[in-house]
Amino acid sequence: MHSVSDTEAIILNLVQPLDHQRDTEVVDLFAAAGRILAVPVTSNLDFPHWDNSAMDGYAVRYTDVQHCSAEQPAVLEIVESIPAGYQPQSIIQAGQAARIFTGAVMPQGADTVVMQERTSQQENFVQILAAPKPQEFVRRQASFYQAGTQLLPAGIKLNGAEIAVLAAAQCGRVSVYSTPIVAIFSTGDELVTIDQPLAAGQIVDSNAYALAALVRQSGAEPLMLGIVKDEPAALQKTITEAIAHADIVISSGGVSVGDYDYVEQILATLQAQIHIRAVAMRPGKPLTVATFPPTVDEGDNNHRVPIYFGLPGNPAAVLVTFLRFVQPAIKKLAGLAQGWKVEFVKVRSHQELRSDGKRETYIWGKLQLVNGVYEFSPSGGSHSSGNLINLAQTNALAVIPVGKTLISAGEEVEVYFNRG
Ligand SMILES: Nc1nc2c(c(=O)[nH]1)N[C@H]1C(S)=C(S)[C@@H](COP(=O)(O)OP(=O)(O)OC[C@H]3O[C@@H](n4cnc5c(N)ncnc54)[C@H](O)[C@@H]3O)O[C@H]1N2
Ligand code: MOO
Ligand SMILES: [Mg+2]
Repeated sequence: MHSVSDTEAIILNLVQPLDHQRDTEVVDLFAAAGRILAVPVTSNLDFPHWDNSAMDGYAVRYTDVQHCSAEQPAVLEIVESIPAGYQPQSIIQAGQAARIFTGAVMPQGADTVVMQERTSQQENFVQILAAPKPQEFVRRQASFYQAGTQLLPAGIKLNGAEIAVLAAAQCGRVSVYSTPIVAIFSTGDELVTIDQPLAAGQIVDSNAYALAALVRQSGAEPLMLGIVKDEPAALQKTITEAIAHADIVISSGGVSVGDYDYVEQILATLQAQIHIRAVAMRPGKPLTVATFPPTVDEGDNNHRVPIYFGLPGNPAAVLVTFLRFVQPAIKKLAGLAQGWKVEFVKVRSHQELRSDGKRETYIWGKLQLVNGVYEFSPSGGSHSSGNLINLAQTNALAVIPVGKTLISAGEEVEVYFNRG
């Protein structure tokens, strides 16, 4: 049985990221949210593009106004008014100023902006009522970014801020990594689709829905392969189909020691290399991770060899093993340059938390702000890994390490905060 941290290391080591040349596509910037940038971006524009005003006020020469005050204002002649979007026409001389507005180009000769609240205008003269600091309220050309240097590196996720930067740099189309395909299927004779009446002993295949949602949230595209009966031939057919089409394959159920748990047997038949059979964690112990020998396939020489995750069937085990192991694998595969690993934060536990101390134990619950301090509260109700009801409305998993049986109320606990 592997430890959780060894399992994470083995899995991340198996993942080959998408290729930055072959596995990419060009998308319109409006469609780029959540995608991973495949090439570094450089701009030939400075930011700001030119010196400009940060305030509505007056562009002045600092030397003209450095000693002024309300009692002894500097009086300057206004030679021009410069709205945003216009090129100034004059050069400001000693004793002169230009009316200027936020974002407008600074006129030559002026080096400082005085905000209009510190001035008083009479016709085409302005009184400066307080001495500014040198260069105050001027946004200098290239002070935010210098043309020709790297604007954004490859391997970052494009969210609102990054997309705004690309828009400002006139990158209307960007090269991003292709979306990884994750095949999902469920195993079990007891499973029915959502629309079927439930006969005795039957339950809805909820894991498929959970996994499709989690895969999407992780930035990949689910490929739904349905429910597979607990029959070796059916399982072999579906696994064969899945590995031909996906970058990652996830099954749920059929990985324990029961008479109808066939996943490992079929993986062996398909000559898979099984890297993980069991993990010292709760829930999630019978997690199975495998890879397949490269096949000489028809024409598609570039097809990558997928990683197979046989998740345990219990709904809580599915959620925990997905978040702990599959999501980091998807992030690395998807081209993210860093930040694949699950990160834990230390918070106060609102209640006592218990474990048998033998396996790393994950307890689902909520991370909440209590008087400005984050606290973890476990879900009420049963923490059986078969209970999916109290997984709803949770946002965090608390971890009790091997060897520890109790975390007391008020004690510190490590928590994975799943912001969603
Ligand atoms: N003798 C032992 N029995 C079990 C062990 C063990 O070590 N020795 N481990 C237990 C643990 S821990 C887990 S977790 C489960 C894992 O079982 P499998 O992965 O083989 O999953 P199944 O037996 O097929 O199903 C388990 C449970 O989950 C329900 N299930 C399965 N698929 C779905 C689905 N798609 N949607 C909703 N629910 C699903 C299924 O009905 C079962 O109740 O094994 C323990 N047993
Ligand atoms: O993996 Mo199981 O869910 O520990 O009961
Ligand atoms: Mg079983």
